[in-house]
Amino acid sequence: MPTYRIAPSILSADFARLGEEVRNVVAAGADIIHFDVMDNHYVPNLTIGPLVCEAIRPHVQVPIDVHLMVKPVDRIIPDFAKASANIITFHPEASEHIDRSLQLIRDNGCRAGLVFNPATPLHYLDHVMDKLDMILIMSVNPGFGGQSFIPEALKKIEAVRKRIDESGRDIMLEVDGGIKIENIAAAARAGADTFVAGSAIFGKPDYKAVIDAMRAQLAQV
Ligand SMILES: O=C(CO)[C@@H](O)[C@H](O)COP(=O)(O)O
Repeated sequence: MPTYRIAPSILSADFARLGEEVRNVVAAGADIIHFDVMDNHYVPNLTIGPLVCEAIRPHVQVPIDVHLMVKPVDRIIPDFAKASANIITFHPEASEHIDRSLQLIRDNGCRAGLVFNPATPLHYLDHVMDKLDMILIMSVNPGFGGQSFIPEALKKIEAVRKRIDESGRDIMLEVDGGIKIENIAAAARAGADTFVAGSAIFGKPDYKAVIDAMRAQLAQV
């Protein structure tokens, strides 16, 4: 069985109690904290920045996975690295120089990844596989939590899984958007190994019950 990771998106957490929320979700079994950064420019929403990343760091030991929905990307990368991010991903169409942005993330001591919106073609992977530690497939259009999973994303996950296997590299394949207990196994069967879930976890009173139910689904894949 592949190593499966559950990455709750704090976009759906109670921001007024964020430290407690991240502690609780890690205690409930989260492997990664997914941290959504939106700039009201690349996406029509505005969320949180490096200061909040730094503030939650003392509360959790697990990796913090920063998903940059910002344009441009480069000038904020060192700030998130200093704020103790472990993984930083960005959208290829938001960077002028994709190879340079990936290298900048690694030079700042973080693992690097690219994010693909539902309509973003995979050709952006062509010349940078050796610089990737994560590929994130969006199964909703970015900007908001609580949207419905777009089934077409499964084909894209399959195509990326093939590319990763052919590359022989150890690259995490993450899926994000509308992931629930009911569809997590389908995403895993398509080839995903890391699952972002916001409203499915933070929208319920018992985080452990949801994460356990997701793991039970994954155990049957
Ligand atoms: O990046 C995003 C949205 O842009 C996601 O991380 C969402 O926050 C996931 O939320 P759910 O779809 O799981 O509620």
